[in-house]
Amino acid sequence: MTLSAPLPSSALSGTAPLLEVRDLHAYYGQSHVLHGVNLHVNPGEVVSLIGRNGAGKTTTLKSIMGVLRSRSGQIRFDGHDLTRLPSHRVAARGVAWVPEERAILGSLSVHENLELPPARPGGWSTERAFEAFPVLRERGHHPGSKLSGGEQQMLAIVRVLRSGPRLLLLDEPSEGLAPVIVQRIGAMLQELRQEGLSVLLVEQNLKFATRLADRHYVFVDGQVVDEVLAHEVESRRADLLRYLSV
Ligand SMILES: Nc1ncnc2c1ncn2[C@@H]1O[C@H](COP(=O)(O)OP(=O)(O)OP(=O)(O)O)[C@@H](O)[C@H]1O
Repeated sequence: MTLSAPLPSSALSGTAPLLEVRDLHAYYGQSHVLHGVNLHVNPGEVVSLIGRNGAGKTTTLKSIMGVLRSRSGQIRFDGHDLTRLPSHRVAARGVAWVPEERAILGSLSVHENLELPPARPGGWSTERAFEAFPVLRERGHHPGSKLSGGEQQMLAIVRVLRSGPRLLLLDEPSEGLAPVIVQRIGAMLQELRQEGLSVLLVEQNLKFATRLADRHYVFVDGQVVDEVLAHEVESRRADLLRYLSV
């Protein structure tokens, strides 16, 4: 293996990363927006991508998921090369994506959203979803489009958990939500982490990201320019705020 970028911390600790992204470049038509992104997620880790609007965080998630196919570099997941796979095959390997726009079926009820298609073996059942978010049980017969933003986010997350993923890609899960809902979603992600799920999270809400994540990658202009560990957040808060300020 040739390594032009610094060795990831996982290589130093001897843990094989679950996800490893090397020298990722991505394009929208002629527009080159990711310029050699390197990052990794270890098994059971929650990792955040932070940075200003337009820095390339969402594009990184889309590239990993195979939704954006115009990309080069290497994306390895659980020892398999995902780089050239379409999104449905990335999903079949155990990666799930909750986009910023919360992909739920607006005309179908909460129940139908949780039952179509049926959960895979090892994935979350409807009952489990209702235990995690009892409000979804109360709203069971309401169409997805009539739910509040927080309820839609909960539904979007539990919908993708029905496939039993090992890595969850979450794009701005706290955006536009009331603090109490943000707290509930954070608590659920903590529970999922304890069960061994890994999470790669794009987040503008620094408070939410720093409460949850083990590590943070800072994006500037389509590149990772810094990595901040959870225990460094306090001492590096001024740097983090500077990276995020406009
Ligand atoms: N569909 C698209 N077509 C063309 N350019 C795009 C498209 N989506 C994003 N871009 C551009 O790619 C760059 C990276 O955008 P991206 O959405 O990945 O940033 P981000 O860090 O997630 O920020 P945000 O929070 O604003 O989504 C930006 O310059 C953006 O304008």
